[in-house]
Amino acid sequence: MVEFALGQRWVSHADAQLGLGIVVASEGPRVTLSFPAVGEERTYAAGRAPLTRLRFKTGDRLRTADGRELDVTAVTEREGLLFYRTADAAGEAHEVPEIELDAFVQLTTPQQRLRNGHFDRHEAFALRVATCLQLDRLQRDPARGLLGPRTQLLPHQLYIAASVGRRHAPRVLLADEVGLGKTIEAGMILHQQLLTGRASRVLVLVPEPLLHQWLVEMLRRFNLHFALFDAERLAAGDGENPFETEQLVLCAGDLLYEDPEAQADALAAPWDIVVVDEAHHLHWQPDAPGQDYRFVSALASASPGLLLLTATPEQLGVESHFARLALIDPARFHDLEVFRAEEAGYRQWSELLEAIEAGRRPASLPPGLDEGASDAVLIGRILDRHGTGRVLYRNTRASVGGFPARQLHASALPAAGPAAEPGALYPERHARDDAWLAAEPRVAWLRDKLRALRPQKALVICSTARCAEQLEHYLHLRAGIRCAAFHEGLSIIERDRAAAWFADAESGAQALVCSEIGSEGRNFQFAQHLVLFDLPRNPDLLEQRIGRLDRIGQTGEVHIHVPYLAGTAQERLFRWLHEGLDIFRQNCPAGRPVFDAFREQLEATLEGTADSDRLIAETREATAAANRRLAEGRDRLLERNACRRPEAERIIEAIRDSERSGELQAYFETLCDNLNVEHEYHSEGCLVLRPGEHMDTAHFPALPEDGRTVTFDRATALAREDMAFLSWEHPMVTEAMEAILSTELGNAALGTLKLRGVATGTLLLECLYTVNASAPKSLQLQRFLSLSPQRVLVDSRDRDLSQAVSHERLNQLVRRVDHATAVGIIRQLQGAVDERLAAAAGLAEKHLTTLREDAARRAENYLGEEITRLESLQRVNPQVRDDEIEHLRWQREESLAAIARADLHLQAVRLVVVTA
Ligand SMILES: Nc1ncnc2c1ncn2[C@@H]1O[C@H](COP(=O)(O)OP(=O)(O)OP(=O)(O)O)[C@@H](O)[C@H]1O
Repeated sequence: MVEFALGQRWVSHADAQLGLGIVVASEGPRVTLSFPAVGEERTYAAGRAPLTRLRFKTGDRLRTADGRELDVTAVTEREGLLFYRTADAAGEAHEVPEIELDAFVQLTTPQQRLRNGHFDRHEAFALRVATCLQLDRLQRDPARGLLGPRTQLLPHQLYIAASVGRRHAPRVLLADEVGLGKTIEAGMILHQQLLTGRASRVLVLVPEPLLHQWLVEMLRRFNLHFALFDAERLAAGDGENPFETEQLVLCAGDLLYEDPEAQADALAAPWDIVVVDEAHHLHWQPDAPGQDYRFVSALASASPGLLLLTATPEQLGVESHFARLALIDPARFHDLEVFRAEEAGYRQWSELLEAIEAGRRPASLPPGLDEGASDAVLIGRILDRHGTGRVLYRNTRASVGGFPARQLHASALPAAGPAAEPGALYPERHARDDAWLAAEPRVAWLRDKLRALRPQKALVICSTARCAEQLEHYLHLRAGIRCAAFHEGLSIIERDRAAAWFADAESGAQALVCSEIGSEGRNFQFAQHLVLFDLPRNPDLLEQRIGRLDRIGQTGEVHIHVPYLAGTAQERLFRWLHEGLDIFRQNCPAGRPVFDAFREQLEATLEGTADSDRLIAETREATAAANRRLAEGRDRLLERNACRRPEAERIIEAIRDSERSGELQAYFETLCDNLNVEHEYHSEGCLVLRPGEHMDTAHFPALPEDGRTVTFDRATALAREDMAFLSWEHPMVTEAMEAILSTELGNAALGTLKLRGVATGTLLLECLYTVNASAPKSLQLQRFLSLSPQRVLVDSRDRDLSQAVSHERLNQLVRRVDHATAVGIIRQLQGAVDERLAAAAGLAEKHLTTLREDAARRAENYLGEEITRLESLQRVNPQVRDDEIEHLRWQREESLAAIARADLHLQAVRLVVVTA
């Protein structure tokens, strides 16, 4: 018979919400408790009360009603009441009678919950164990950070993402050719840095027309919710720095470049990574940097990470290319002349590389290269130590391969009227109104071309907003062609709406008429026809225009239509670009330097004062020579460095392995079952999820009220944007996993089993420990010391049965018992259970020592190796920054200290009693 005494503290195992009760009356067969936490009194039949006495043990931490947290050092009992000897944080002793305990007691540790009869179902226990094991596996997965993005697995992107995304404070120039996925690469790097805790605050600056596209790409491909900062948002600070109110900010660069106050705010907020898209726009002249450049430069020095994106790093010449590299690493790129000299030496490195690859290793190597190193190591080092290797990544169409062909359709039109003026490249620019449209042969040609192409979509690009506006009016109103305009005269919302209408496959516009702003960054690869209503002189701009269609995701041939007026400057420019540079049918890496070299001659030819054929012949020769030089030197080295195929293939295989195993779906369904999320089969690899009636949103924060269809299959996710792509890195999965471990769900269970040959009454105690090492997230301690779950199974005689009976086997054998019986069992066996817990902890402790030693060795090896590598690199390649090496040393020290402090954390406990 249970004895109750006034002042004792009991908890209700039937209703944990009541908190800690106090016995206020005990008369005969009835006992009354007051529950101060909820302001209620309850009376029970003393023999059947669903109550458990709260007894803290030495080593537990208790909380008093006046809010003190104290560690129990001894427990005594006097006249039926418990008195705790405790110590506070300063080590001072206090005696606490149980009456002083806080009523809002949270029994959350597995020991407390087991002792007090707060049991979970065995399924929840198994889920907790599975969650620990999976988290541990994921922390060590070679594809960590790369599983989540909803992208095709393209080697050149994954290689960059893996090598840059794992760096501390990455600072790089992503300079892939137009349309190869720089935005995606930046997203992958950010995703990885954020997921692994290396970064948490990011500022992205993009040209205004690309804001929305960035916002959508970050969300749908990476589940990254950026806050969009427009003029209104910047103004609505209420005295607070708006940049400090969000972690991930996306902002139009121009908005900041023109606003000193906003610049000051942006600079005052701390960033881990700053991203600048279309970075070639930043103005720079030797000794006269533009204000945009100066601002980005200030941001770049304040932020540890920096990603600059540009498809045409040399669009404005080698000086401004150098200026962008200087933003990334000012210590390394401080002298333009030295940089020029280095560029001249690229070819020599490239030749050496090829010779080694072909088995023709020279007898002596340039200084700094180790004669004893194997060919593979040597090749790696040359690439690594070469000029811009670590800071500049450039993939080209040629290196990536698999792009569809381009077809050029040039139309020479008879010139007539004012347009016929031989020097007029853009005659419409001089028109006062739109009367020119009726007389201009290219307009009539465009109308007929679009009609002939119908229903195929066509992107029309011309250089000015006025021309785009007038053409669209004409085509729409006078020629009855479904088209929309896209130019700087429209608001950003109007532009996005126009682009979306054009993208609509079924009832969308047939044509989109863009000014030059439509030629940058935008995704129009669903169309196969590009009409160049006029042509720019600058080959890089032309490459940008063609890149709208000729980009990743283009499935058909790209048709480029060019109308020009015969016998005018238009024809001469077309011929120069086509016959001289051959830029329509394929990318022309040498376009920019050749343009620089022939600029004056080209102008004279356009004006009709120089011989066109001669210019073309000279240009062709110079282009071929420059392309060859680049291919043999700079480009070859850069491409090799941008993507090392074998490594990229290994990463892809690791991602595929993880997806093939089907483990995620099985785990996720169990997760849903335990967290009251309804899941229904939708199709192969796809589920429909709905919040169940008793779903705890704290466990499943990312599920909308009206449910969500999800897929575990990458191909389906790429085709079906409406479905969430569930990977181990999707917020729905990561947040639910974190929630499980941060609550008590599944941490205490009790059951029985029958086991032939084992005496009735035998206890089996199954404990799961994880390693707890408190360290800043940015240390990435999991690389060396993961959760390392340790399962220990002991019997009544403290024998270690961990190997003899597996967790899975126990799950199959164990039977649930009703709650009242379970409470009865634990009351009876409390002392024995405490002893078994101590024995299990002793066994786990032995493993901990080994784990700590292994982790310390791993940290020492890995970080030591990194430090040595960077130190030796720095001797031959000054681009390796001092602070990178310093940071690694700090990491090593802190990691070793945190590993030494690591201790065990009991995650879950299950008591199993053998019955007859
Ligand atoms: N791995 C991928 N999986 C699926 N789509 C991709 C992938 N990589 C790129 N894309 C798509 O290809 C297009 C080009 O990618 P992105 O915009 O990142 O290229 P970019 O190099 O930044 O282009 P630009 O030079 O025009 O700025 C986009 O539509 C993008 O969504």
